[in-house]
Amino acid sequence: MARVESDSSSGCSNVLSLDSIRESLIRQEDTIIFSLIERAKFSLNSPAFEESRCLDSGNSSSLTEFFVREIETIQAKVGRYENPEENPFFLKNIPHSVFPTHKYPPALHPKALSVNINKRIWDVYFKELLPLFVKPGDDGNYPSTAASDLACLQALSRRIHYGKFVAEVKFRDDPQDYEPAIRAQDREALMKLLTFEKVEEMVKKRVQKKAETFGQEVKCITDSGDESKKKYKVDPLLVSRIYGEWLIPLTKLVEVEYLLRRLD
Ligand SMILES: C=C(O[C@@H]1C=C(C(=O)O)C=C[C@H]1O)C(=O)O
Repeated sequence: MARVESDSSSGCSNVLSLDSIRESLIRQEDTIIFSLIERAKFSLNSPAFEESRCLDSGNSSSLTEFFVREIETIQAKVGRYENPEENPFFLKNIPHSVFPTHKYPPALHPKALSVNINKRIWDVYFKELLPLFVKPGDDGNYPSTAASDLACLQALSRRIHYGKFVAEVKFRDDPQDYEPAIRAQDREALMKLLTFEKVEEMVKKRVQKKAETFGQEVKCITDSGDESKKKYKVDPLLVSRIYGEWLIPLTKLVEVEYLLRRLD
């Protein structure tokens, strides 16, 4: 997490800077790309997330949904959701941790920190993203597939909800610019204020390069072969597109949703 410093006078804390938050987003790119590479080992395996085959008659979840619900409950019991970076997909009433928890310094505005767009992320991931980067088909390996899906979903959700921290820092850096748009609840003006196109272009280029590096076939003998024939575990251009068309827009959506509540 980006380092947070306490400011005892306001009872809140100062998230250090946009730079430290961007650094965290850069590190999260590695996690996201590796999780996509891991998921690409398996076929689409759509019955795991589309069909309810639960043998417990009172439960109509898909295998993947059941798995995520159960794991989230266990993770809550060891304090995962005490961390303001983590947002559950299903838990409405988060079970208390059964262990002493770390006290994270309050970095976000209390009335805005509950922004959670995981339902949207779930739909986007299974309906739009997954079919783009995994091979079609069904190899029956649903438990491993569900575990890989959870790793992707949590990495994507963390990145997208990091928009709350980004928005908080941007607001604190320029309250005089943001306050009128927040009072007017003007989404468009907020979107304009928080957008940095140059940064977005850099992010897209960097993740393409990372996907080339992390997903290349590594050989012991270097062939002087044709670059255009290089094979990657996940298409680097697709990773860049996933960022440009989904991850960045959803992060900005979280930023806007957070800011709309920032003066409540
Ligand atoms: C996250 C930020 O806010 C916006 C979203 C970006 C992203 O999701 O990568 C990049 C630039 C901004 O348009 C940021 O400024 O770093």
